[in-house]
Amino acid sequence: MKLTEVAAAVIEQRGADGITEFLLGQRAPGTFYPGFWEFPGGKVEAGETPHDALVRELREELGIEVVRADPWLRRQHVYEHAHVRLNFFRVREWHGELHDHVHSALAWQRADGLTVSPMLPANAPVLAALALPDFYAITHAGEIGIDAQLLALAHALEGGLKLVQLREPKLDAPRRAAFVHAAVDLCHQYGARVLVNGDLALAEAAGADGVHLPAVQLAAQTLRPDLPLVAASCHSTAELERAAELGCDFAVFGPVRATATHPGIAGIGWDNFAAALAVPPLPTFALGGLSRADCDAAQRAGAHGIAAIRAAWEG
Ligand SMILES: Nc1nc2c([nH]c(=O)n2[C@H]2C[C@H](O)[C@@H](COP(=O)(O)OP(=O)(O)OP(=O)(O)O)O2)c(=O)[nH]1
Repeated sequence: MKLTEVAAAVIEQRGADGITEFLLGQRAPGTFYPGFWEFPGGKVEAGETPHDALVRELREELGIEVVRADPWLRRQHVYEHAHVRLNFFRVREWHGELHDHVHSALAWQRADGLTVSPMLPANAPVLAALALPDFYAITHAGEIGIDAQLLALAHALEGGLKLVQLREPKLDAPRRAAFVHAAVDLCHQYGARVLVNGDLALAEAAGADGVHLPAVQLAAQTLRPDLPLVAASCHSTAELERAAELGCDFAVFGPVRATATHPGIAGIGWDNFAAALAVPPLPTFALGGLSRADCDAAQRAGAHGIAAIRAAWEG
């Protein structure tokens, strides 16, 4: 079956209470999957890039002008009638008034609770990706000490941290296990999700939400570990593809800048980062000498958000 390229838009606005909402449209009668909800967009025409198609479709379908559309996520799906590759963009800035020409209805929705259904079958993982926060904090108790790390973790959770990786190569096995159990409990008290680096058995024993695979483990893994969240560390386009094939929920990619974690390794910079990601095959956090202030640059380059060790525990 021929591969059909599609551009799809996560069009965003701030809700009254400051929470980001995105727009869904209901497919009209007479189209395929009528009544199902989708992200506005459509097929990429000959000679267009996915970004060109996105700008054109939103102008034609909704009467709005795209100001900023960041590449975010690429997914393939095989329907009865077509094999589609969906190129999702986050439309973070746009202007004009919505005048819908193609859908039966439009609805502003939130990632933490959809009020419309059903969604097009290809879109369930996309909604899960939208529910990921834009900051992924990574622990280093092996450097600062277990007590100091648990204190910093509690402080960050108090401040709203929602996604954490416990990465402790420098702790011996008993101390690592003790730290992981304590940190998982703490994260869960605050409703944050927590992944354990490299150790599926420990992740399961401690009741963590997932496992984070270092690149060597990603290469060796033949099946997706059976936990709600699986993430992977990637350093090349091939590794990102591998992570997507394995069914990982998200990846981290870097280092963007030189970092104390990997002395002597130069950062790749935002241009190379953007070129490697293009529209990435899974949500990807930029990593390597970054702080929250870099989130905007990362998202313009195709990242879902930022991952950080040191910057996560400052202040
Ligand atoms: N726009 C959009 N299409 C999606 C989503 N999810 C999903 O599987 N698709 C699929 C459905 C279709 O097979 C394809 C989009 O094709 P379409 O028929 O809506 O495209 P189009 O607006 O260019 O319409 P046309 O040329 O057929 O008139 O992508 C989504 O969230 N948004």
